[in-house]
Amino acid sequence: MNALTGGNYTTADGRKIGNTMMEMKNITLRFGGVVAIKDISFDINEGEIRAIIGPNGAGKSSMLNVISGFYNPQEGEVWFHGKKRPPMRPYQVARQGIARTFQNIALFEGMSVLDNVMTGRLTHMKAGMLSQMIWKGKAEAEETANREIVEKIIDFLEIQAIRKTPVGRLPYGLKKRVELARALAAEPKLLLLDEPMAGMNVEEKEDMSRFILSMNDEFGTTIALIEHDMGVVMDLSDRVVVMDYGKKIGDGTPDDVRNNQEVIDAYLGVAHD
Ligand SMILES: Nc1ncnc2c1ncn2[C@@H]1O[C@H](COP(=O)(O)OP(=O)(O)OP(=O)(O)O)[C@@H](O)[C@H]1O
Repeated sequence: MNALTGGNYTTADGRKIGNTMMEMKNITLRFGGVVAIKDISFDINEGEIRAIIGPNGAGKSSMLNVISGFYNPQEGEVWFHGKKRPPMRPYQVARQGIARTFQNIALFEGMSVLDNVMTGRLTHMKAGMLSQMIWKGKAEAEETANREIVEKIIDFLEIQAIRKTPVGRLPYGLKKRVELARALAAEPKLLLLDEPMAGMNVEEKEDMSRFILSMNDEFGTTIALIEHDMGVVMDLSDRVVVMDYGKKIGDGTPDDVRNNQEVIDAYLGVAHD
């Protein structure tokens, strides 16, 4: 099979794309009278970098919020690893191995980089308060294991030099990287990135692109991202879903969507009927 019909192919740069990991089937999401998502279906393959693009208000964040369990759609089905997912709370979705970053950075500003990244391990921590009191050794062993994973990620994202710095003192680009580190600390199967490059300068965007690609390559993390910078999206993604006014108007490889007239019209602001 190829990129258009499904999974199980090798990309031009030698990465292996597996079977379907997630399927969104006929999703409709309403906020009162506003239909944010209208009957949209698409899938995400294992190991893929999948982008969701579209003009402002197209419904991209709403779609990411459906995947992460923040919103449960009024219609449609979400399938994950071949199973239909019942309506879930975000923490339950996180336990299934889906992590995310936010459009507006959501970190603990007064805490150090290290402590912020450690919070990414919370979904993996088994020892509760009571067992920590009774089984101190077990809790300590768990803490050590979590620290090892966190240190590996701090190395990987090249933020060792700022590990003790309170996040509030960091420039914007580095805060975004810390947020990425925290999401990665959860060792997600699927990582959702909401505008990872928003507000960044060219150099910061290049760094972020490099980290996204190597995360996907080295850890095998499947990635779904929303991004406004077209150049970045087209360079990074295996496949792209294009939304406009809550509808899907394109879906395919970057070349497919680049040459899709409806997509071109939406971005050039051609009037809708
Ligand atoms: N919580 C909400 N309550 C009411 N309406 C909402 C809510 N969230 C989103 N909407 C509406 O749903 C539509 C889609 O919004 P959404 O934020 O998903 O679009 P987007 O493509 O992510 O936009 P942007 O690129 O500007 O972030 C918009 O009309 C928006 O006003």
